[in-house]
Amino acid sequence: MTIKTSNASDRPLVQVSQAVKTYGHTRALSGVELQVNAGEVLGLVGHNGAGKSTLMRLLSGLERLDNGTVDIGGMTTPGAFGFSGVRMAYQESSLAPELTVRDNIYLSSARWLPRWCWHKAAAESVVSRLGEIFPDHGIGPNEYVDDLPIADRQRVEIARATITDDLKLLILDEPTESLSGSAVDHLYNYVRKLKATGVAVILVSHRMREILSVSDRVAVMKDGAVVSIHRAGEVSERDLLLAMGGEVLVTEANATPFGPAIDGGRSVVVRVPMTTVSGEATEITAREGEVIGLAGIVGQGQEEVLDRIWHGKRGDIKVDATRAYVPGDRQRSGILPLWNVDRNLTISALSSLSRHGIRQFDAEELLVDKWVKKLNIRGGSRATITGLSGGNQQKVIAARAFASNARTILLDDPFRGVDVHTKAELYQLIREEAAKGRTIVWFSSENSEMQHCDRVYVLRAGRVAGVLHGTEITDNRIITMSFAESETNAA
Ligand SMILES: Nc1ncnc2c1ncn2[C@@H]1O[C@H](COP(=O)(O)OP(=O)(O)OP(=O)(O)O)[C@@H](O)[C@H]1O
Repeated sequence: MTIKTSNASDRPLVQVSQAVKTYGHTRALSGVELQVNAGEVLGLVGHNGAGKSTLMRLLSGLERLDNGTVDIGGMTTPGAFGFSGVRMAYQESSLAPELTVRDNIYLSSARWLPRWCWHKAAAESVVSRLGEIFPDHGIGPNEYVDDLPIADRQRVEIARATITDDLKLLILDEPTESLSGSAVDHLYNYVRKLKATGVAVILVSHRMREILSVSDRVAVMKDGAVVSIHRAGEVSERDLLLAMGGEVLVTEANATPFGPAIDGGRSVVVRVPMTTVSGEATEITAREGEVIGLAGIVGQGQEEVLDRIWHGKRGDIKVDATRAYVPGDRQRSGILPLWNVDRNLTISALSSLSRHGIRQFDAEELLVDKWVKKLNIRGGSRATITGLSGGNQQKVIAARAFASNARTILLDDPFRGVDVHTKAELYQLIREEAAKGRTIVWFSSENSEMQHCDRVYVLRAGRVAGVLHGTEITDNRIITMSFAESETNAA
């Protein structure tokens, strides 16, 4: 380990110069220049595969540079535990699923916990830190990580990263992709608190509004390099999107409009019996060619509705036709890690592409090429799926469903970590597929996404709190219905 010390107080805490990193033929970083100051929040944005996570893994000492230099607080080579004072909450949770929350904390933060009575110390530290960041968390230290919903795993991942005695730089890689409303606010309040104590924070996110609300400066990455740096107060979301590059510019004003009013004569292909919040019987229905949203705070029964539809004609549920499912939790139920992109993408379409039971390799290749191009999957069809960036993996999972011949597509918060430009293309794709007669049932934790639906059911405690149509579908209306105890506007 090489350690350089410096007394210069005006030196940046982090200085990255000419950083280059390649994986096989992929040049993930091609000469990155970046500085981060103590007590600063730096936002980092860029399209999927731009190199953000790779750069962050370098700063946390997980990866070594091929070329260039990194200097963090005078340290130029990471030691056995990475760079001193640098902690990272990872995009793909780093927690061991078979262990409890407490044991995970001990594994990660043992150096700062006593050796005796470590069970108690680890449990106390995580309960206290979770309480400090997310006051309403409700997570017990003895719960197994595998039993936690994705949002709670993310909370523990963030708390884990902050349990240390010498925090100088906290890296948050897409921390809010699975968190909802109040948890996001709580996290950013905590970030501001850290900043006030002189800790530097790097926040990687595709959510421009959040980035601008909490950062001092924003760095934009493109094709493995930092292409521009902006003062957060001097740029708009639009400026950042333009700096990231890409043809599609998305703002609320030009978001894809909801579809035309659906012909009541079209057949109902999904019918799920439900109860309203006031206890009356109701239904969630979807007709052929409709895009139906399931909204509300995360964990209010939206995934259970998707699960009931997925499992088909159980009890009194009606579901016509074939179905495909796009999970948002790609680590648990999305990617097939041993396979390349092409096999991950075609697996659901194989039988429809086969002729008399014989696989048609040409047709499979054409299908893969079409989707890799359409969704700009960086890495290409022959890459191993685990070698893709998180957002690109998520695109493959979405493409798998749309490439199948399923008539009903179930989306379970499917665009976590997908960049803004690709998201806009996916929204458009959803409308196009609906126009061809496919039915889409879509749960999203991002209320703004629900504006692309024809009709939205807002769920609370497993019940229908209200239904919104067309122009009624707004962030505010969804939030109001999610919380209002007396809302009776149910179907
Ligand atoms: N372990 C790896 N093996 C092979 N290629 C990799 C590996 N990790 C990253 N890459 C490649 O390096 C490039 C940059 O990936 P990286 O994960 O840094 O992007 P990102 O900007 O974080 O993207 P996202 O927004 O999707 O998370 C991508 O083309 C990716 O496929």
